[in-house]
Formats: sequence, structure tokens, C-alpha cells
Amino acid sequence: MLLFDSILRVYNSVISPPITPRKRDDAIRIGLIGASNIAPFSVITPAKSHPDVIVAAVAARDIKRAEAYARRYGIPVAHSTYQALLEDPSIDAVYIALPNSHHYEWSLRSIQAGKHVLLEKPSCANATEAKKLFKHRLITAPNAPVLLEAFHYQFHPAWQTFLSQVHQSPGSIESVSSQFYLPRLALGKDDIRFKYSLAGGCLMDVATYCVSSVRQILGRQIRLTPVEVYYRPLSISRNSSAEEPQIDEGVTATFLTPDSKAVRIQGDLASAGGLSSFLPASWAKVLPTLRWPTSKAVFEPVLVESIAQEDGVPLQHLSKRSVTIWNHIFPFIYHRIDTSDQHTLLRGEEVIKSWNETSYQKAYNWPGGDRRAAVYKDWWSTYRCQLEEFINKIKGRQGSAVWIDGEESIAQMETIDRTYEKAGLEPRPSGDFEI
Ligand SMILES: NC(=O)C1=CN([C@@H]2O[C@H](COP(=O)(O)OP(=O)(O)OC[C@H]3O[C@@H](n4cnc5c(N)ncnc54)[C@H](OP(=O)(O)O)[C@@H]3O)[C@@H](O)[C@H]2O)C=CC1
Ligand SMILES: O=C1OC[C@@H](O)[C@H](O)[C@H]1O
Repeated sequence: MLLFDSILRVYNSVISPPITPRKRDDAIRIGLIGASNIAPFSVITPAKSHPDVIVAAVAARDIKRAEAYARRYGIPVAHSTYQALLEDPSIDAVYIALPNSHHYEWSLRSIQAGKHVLLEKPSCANATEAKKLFKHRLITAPNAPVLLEAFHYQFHPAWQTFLSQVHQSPGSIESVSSQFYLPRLALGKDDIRFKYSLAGGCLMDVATYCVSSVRQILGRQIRLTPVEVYYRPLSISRNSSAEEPQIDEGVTATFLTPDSKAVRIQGDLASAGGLSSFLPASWAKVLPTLRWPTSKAVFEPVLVESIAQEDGVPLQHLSKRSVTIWNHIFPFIYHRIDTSDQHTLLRGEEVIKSWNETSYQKAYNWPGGDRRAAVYKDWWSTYRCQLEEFINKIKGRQGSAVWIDGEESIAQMETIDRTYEKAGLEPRPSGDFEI
């Protein structure tokens, strides 16, 4: 039943939306910069169920590639250069899904051309570029186009429900963690993520979600200081690590917050091993492994009750909470939010009794009665939720109130740069484009 439910969710959200409304006359016409692998999931399919979005054009470096992509996805216009798409007056907004090294340049060029920008994460190659982009006069000017870093998972009700659960929990946070792994062989050896010159690396890719998640949990103003960072260089089955010595294929980092809370992230672009021991060790080590993307907040114990006793030593009832979300990156397929209270009854130092109470939640939509629940659909993907809010911002509508502003995108890149430095690696290189 659960499997059937998930298959149906994937079908509705990623393959064929059950509702495909007629487009309105003032629909936003989006152009795709790059005939990318991700656009069919992140924009092309989500646009089908949005009455205010038309995917009107695609540009690729090679016109044949642009035309083939346009034919395959039913996009009416193909451009032979990205600049030609920007010069197309019929385009209102662009989706930039290029290697990370190209994000800064093409965002600025797009903004200069007056286009709204949905920009893939990470926003830039490094913090210097992010500051220049988000503080650029073209972006800070009144009525400047909208620029959004596409951290799609944040727009889904599941992530927001998890955050509310964390922020309403009693006590203060003790530790926070987040992990996101891709199985080994999910990416080809020539993937853009394995190239330093294209601003690749695990921290720039899956682990950037981990950094973003822990920053969301702790509060977006948080400054994280990396204390220990380990990375695994490229494995021999790909470009050798000697060829790409600055690339982190997997990363584990611990950080401290200004008030000494422990923060841990783990990301992997080629996760293997960790399989059960009935396999020969040599197989288990190299077989791809699938693990849920997960984020978790653990709280300090709180005193629930102190019960006076005749002998003068009170019974203390303590409760320690943890809140975990399983599959926060793709919650529309399946997710679960666990709120677990570990109770302990103490007399002095002695544990008299301990027990656990866990509640499980799902949030494929906003809670019933919430105005947003009437707009959102249970089958919407994170990308569809994101598109909804991108369009709401362009149109000046109220929207869900979830948004990622420039300060957040800058702080995100600052954390990534500091983490690379702590690992003994270079932050990713800046391009030479300037306006
Ligand atoms: N939000 C999400 O869930 C996801 C986000 N992403 C992000 O989207 C971006 C693109 O990722 P993805 O779709 O996997 O990437 P692709 O490998 O599909 O590359 C995207 C495009 O980059 C263009 N490109 C421009 N210059 C180069 C170059 N020097 N080498 C290779 N390609 C180049 C190509 O455009 P052309 O068509 O012109 O040849 C290509 O179509 C990344 O920033 C990534 O982090 C990726 C996957 C998921
Ligand atoms: O959502 C995602 O999943 C897979 C990653 O490699 C990708 O870049 C990321 O955005």
C-alpha cells in the first residue's frame, strides 16, 4: 500500500500531473538556460500544472541539442546561445541549471536583461560571488527582478512542519545533524560535480542541502564554525584524485554554534558499503547504498515534574526530545517526521523508570484549515511548491510566506567556503565575469 502510494506520488508529481489547467493570458514565460538533466523534474513538469507558467524556450550551447531537447519536451522555441534567450523579449523569467561555476555570470546577465531568475543551488561558486550577486545594484534596485536560489525542499509543507515541530519543542537544542547521500554509480565519472573548474564537489552539491538544513533548524542568522572536516577524495573509478585533487567526493563536518551546540553534516556523492555482513566484505564495500536524506534536532532534557517524597529526595520526571525528518529532500515521494520524547524518572542519580513516546507525522500538504492547504495539492513535488512561490513573488501575491532571500544565500556560501578551508581544500574558484 505504502509502495503503491509512493509510486502514485512519483507519477503525479514527476511524470504526469493529474491537473493541467489552461494557461492564463498573463502567464509567466520561462526560458531554460541549459538543456539540463534536472529541468524536466524541476520546471518542465511542475509548469504543466501551473496556470501561470509556460516553458517558452530553451537555450543550449549547441543548437542541435537545444532543438532536440525542445522537441522532446514540447518547448516551442530553441535558442543557439544563452545570450540569444536573454535577448528574446517574449521571455519573462529564466531557470538557470548550469554548472555551479556559471551561476554567477548567467544570473547577473539575466537580471541585467530584466529577467526574473530561478537559480539552481548552490547560488554561486563561492561567497565572494554570492555577495557580489545578491548585493548588486541591479538586484537591490527598487522593482528589480526576482532572484531565488532553488532550495526546493524548503518550500514543501513537510519541511515546514518539521521546522515548526522543532521550534515549538520544549528546552533548548543540544545538537543538530543532517545527511544526504547519493548511491555510488548514480553519477557518471564525467559529471559536472566532479570538476573543480566547474565548482563541483560534495559540499557544493548534496552536502549543501545539509548545511542549509542545519542552518534552517538553528535559525538563519546562525554562524557555524567548522571544527573538524574530513573528506574523501575522488575514488579511482572516476577521474583520479590526482587529476582533481580539490574535489571532495564525500564529506563529514562538525561545527560549533556561538553557544557551543554540536552540529554535524554528512554528504556523499558516491555512497557505498554499509551493507549487511552476509555479503563478502569486498562486495559490501563497493556496492552502492541507498540511505534516506535525514535531518534531526536533539534537545536538552527538561524537567517535566518534581514529585516530593517523604524521605525528602524528590522524584524528578525528565523528558528529552528529538525531532527527525526522514527524506526531507524528496518528501513528496515519502517522508516521516518523528517526535520522540525519552522520559526518565530519577530519584537522585538513580533511574527508577524510563520510557519512550514517539509520534509520527506526515505533511503532504499544509494543515487542514490553513489557507495554504486550499491552494497546494497533496501530490505537489518540492519543485512544484517552489515554482508556486517563485511565481507568487513575481506576481506580488501573498504566497506561503516561505522564501529564501539573498542574505540566506550569502550566509550559506560563507559556511561552504569556511568548511572547504577547514578541510584544507580551496573554496571553488570565481569566474572572471563582471558588470
Ligand atoms: N534542485 C535539484 O534537485 C537539482 C539541482 N541541480 C543543480 O542544477 C545544476 C545543473 O545540474 P544538472 O542538471 O545535473 O547538470 P547537467 O549535467 O545536465 O548540466 C546542465 C547544463 O550545463 C550546461 N553547461 C554549460 N557549460 C558546461 C560545461 N563547461 N560543462 C558541462 N555542462 C555545461 C550544459 O548546457 P548545454 O545544454 O548548453 O550544453 C548542460 O545542459 C547544478 O547547479 C546542480 O547543482 C542538479 C540536480 C538536481
Ligand atoms: O536534489 C539533488 O539531488 C541530487 C544532487 O546531485 C543534486 O545536485 C541535488 O540538487
